[in-house]
Amino acid sequence: MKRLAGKVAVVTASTDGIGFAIAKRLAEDGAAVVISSRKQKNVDNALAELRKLNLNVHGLKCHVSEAQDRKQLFEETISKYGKLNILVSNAATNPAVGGVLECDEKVWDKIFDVNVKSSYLLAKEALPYLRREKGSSIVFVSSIAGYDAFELLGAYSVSKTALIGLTKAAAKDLAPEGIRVNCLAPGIIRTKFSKALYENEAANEAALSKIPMGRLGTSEEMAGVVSFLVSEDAGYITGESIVASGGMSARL
Ligand SMILES: NC(=O)c1ccc[n+]([C@@H]2O[C@H](COP(=O)([O-])OP(=O)(O)OC[C@H]3O[C@@H](n4cnc5c(N)ncnc54)[C@H](O)[C@@H]3O)[C@@H](O)[C@H]2O)c1
Repeated sequence: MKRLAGKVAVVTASTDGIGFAIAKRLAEDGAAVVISSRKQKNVDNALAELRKLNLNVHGLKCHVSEAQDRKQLFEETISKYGKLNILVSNAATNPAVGGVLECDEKVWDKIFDVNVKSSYLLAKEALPYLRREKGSSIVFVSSIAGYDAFELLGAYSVSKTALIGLTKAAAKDLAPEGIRVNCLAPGIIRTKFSKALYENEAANEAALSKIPMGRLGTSEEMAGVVSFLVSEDAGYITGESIVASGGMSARL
């Protein structure tokens, strides 16, 4: 039997990149998966691709900062699949580059709204459903930059540090109820998000020089970690952030 058979998962920002790979992997591992992103067209394309593989998926538009979109995300999950066992909060934004104290206040607010506040709200709003099921779990997607801020991603890095804290705090609160909360902290993964870090030779060389394994990570490798974290194989793991960075060092 597949290890996530009978489970229902919601993955945000899951029509591309790491989120798409997570949705695909959880579905391949037997879960019914609800995908979402800000644009209906992207949802439709991703659904078509996943359904071609005979995966059990549903999808809708969800801008994670919009209360009505989040409400609909969970209501549609319940009306389609009857329950929710797994939440993966993956959406993130980084509208500007620069050092943390150079960050414009509006940009700071946007980064914290999408990356941190929406993750907290998604978890809070998923809880009534997660509480109904045995062995439910939440995964937040942080970053290696949350451990050691990337100079040009100052505010973004701090938002990712906050997610490591959110993971620890929520895990403690929910442990007595048997709901696990963990975090994935990817290193540099080849997606649209990290394009600036590898699209030209100099940037690529600079990035690779920081990675002991000498290559960027793949979205599929990130998805494998998440699939483990939400499975019963990780049944005694909560409050942890798993760094998957090809050996880049991570210390808080
Ligand atoms: N690629 C990397 O090197 C890397 C490294 C560390 C962490 N991460 C994290 O991994 C996650 C996925 O990133 P990715 O690399 O796949 O890049 P990505 O750009 O494909 O993923 C980010 C997604 O979030 C979506 N998004 C942004 N604002 C949103 C909103 N308000 N509502 C809903 N969706 C929204 C974007 O449309 C995009 O699809 C992010 O949390 C990112 O911070 C990525």
